Amino acid sequence: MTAPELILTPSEMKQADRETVESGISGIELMRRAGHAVADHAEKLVSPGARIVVAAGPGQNGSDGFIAAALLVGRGYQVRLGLLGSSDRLTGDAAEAAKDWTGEIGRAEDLPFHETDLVIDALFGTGLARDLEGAVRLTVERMNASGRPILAVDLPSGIDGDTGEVRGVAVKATRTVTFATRKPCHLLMPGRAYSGPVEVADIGIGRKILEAKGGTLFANNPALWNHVLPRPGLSSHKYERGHTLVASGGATRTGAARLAARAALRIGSGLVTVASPPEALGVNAAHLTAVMLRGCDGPEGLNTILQDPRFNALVLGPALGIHAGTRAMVAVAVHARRSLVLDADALTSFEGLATELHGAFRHAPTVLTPHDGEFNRLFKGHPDLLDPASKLERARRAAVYTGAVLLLKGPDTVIAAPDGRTAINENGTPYLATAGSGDTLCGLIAGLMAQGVPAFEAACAGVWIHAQAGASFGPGLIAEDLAELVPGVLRELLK
Ligand SMILES: NC(=O)C1=CN([C@@H]2O[C@H](COP(=O)(O)OP(=O)(O)OC[C@H]3O[C@@H](n4cnc5c(N)ncnc54)[C@H](OP(=O)(O)O)[C@@H]3O)[C@@H](O)[C@H]2O)[C@@H](O)CC1
Ligand SMILES: Nc1ncnc2c1ncn2[C@@H]1O[C@H](COP(=O)(O)OP(=O)(O)O)[C@@H](O)[C@H]1O
Ligand SMILES: [K+]
Repeated sequence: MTAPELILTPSEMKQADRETVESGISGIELMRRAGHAVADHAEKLVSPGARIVVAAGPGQNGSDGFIAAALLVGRGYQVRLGLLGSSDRLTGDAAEAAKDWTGEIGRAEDLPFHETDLVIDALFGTGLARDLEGAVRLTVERMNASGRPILAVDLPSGIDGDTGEVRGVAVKATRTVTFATRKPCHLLMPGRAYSGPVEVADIGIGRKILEAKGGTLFANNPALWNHVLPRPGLSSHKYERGHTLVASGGATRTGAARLAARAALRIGSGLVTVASPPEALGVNAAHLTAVMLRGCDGPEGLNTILQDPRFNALVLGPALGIHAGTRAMVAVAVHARRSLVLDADALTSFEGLATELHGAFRHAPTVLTPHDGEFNRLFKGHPDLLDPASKLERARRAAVYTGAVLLLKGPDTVIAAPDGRTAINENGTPYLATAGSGDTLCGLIAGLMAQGVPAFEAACAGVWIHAQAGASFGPGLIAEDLAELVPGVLRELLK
């Protein structure tokens, strides 16, 4: 079985680095391995003897650049190196690494970015401490304007390693070579776009150390959850595959629930029922076949249906209406302790009332699926949840606050569990930004929970499968297509 891909934050990586040094590999040796990896990757991007310029910063990111530059000269390339600031300021391992380079040390701002075959960006990595200004800013702007291929060392300079945000200005890299694990900025937007394809070089920091220092943040891919995907046995019957209930909106707002219901059925929920207000029964009945239908008059109606313990997963929110009645339905669902997915109107109905959800979901598997707008509305008046610059941090804090798995949607959907486990998704496509796409996602997650998949894994798998389905279709995608694409994705996963 492939191990899940660990993502370490810059500070976790610093600790892993320290521990590795304590275990006997020196800091300079780690740097040399990093420099080697940079040189090897640079070679793949140019022809023999090509011109390469290396822009080196004052810290260890720059040291990786010095070491790579020296190696590339040895391999026959025409290398020019420019340093940010004075070489007298280099200390410790950085000064040691700079000794490898015996050529001229120019100024980074004077490098001929326009007249080279490759730029190596070794200005700043995980030690970026503030916005880029003055000469550094101009250097990065000139580098970007050159139109030449840029290989970023560890991460594109100017990108914040934790958040993926641009600190003033940032290098737009063609590729990035990073060390030991990817960092959050390689998966979070806009850092992901600035990084280009990212290669991870093994510099000898062991998995055990990485797990001990990190171990809670993952790239969302099948290695994280494929082992818990439902695989029906020969003698399975439909009641063992769960029964998902999806609440419908009123007569003119029924489509969202049907999208979610169909997705739940496609992902394998044995039975799926739409719970419809009496006035919408006709329109729902006209459009449902394998999905079943029941009348449900508000919170009391829902309470009656949930007396039947076989309804084991529930979707509330899509087109349900923003009002106290929706809040009351959420209260019924929470009280019934069923697996629960809350989206859209079920979240927005609590605008400014998030304190009512404090710890509310601790007792049953629950997934909240806001996009940024819904998240901001829901947690209005909670700066501790809204203010962190990092999307990871916002999602993590909201998960702890509510006791639910918090899935913060977008091109870089973050899935955070109250126990700290967090995943970042990256296999989506902008074609998923289409009406009803989020409703389908709710159905996938609830359908997995109905089959017994734990909330965090169900949310991660739902997001990945949803994105994979969308990406496999591409242009012209509409929400109705998504559920129909799920079987193809499942076939690959369950091979
Ligand atoms: N295990 C690993 O992962 C390994 C990692 N390795 C490498 O180490 C790198 C991390 O090195 P690092 O800690 O020295 O930080 P780095 O990114 O070079 O920057 C710090 C320097 O930049 C400066 N500075 C900061 N912001 C600035 C600004 N806006 N504008 C101007 N200056 C600014 C700051 O100056 P100061 O704030 O002190 O004034 C300081 O001098 C990592 O990315 C990887 O490449 C490998 O070598 C080995 C194994
Ligand atoms: N640029 C993008 N790249 C990848 N996925 C995206 C992008 N924009 C939106 N998505 C995904 O599309 C879905 C949209 O959901 P949502 O905003 O709730 O739509 P709706 O309310 O119309 O159903 C989410 O799963 C989101 O992560
Ligand atoms: K860099």
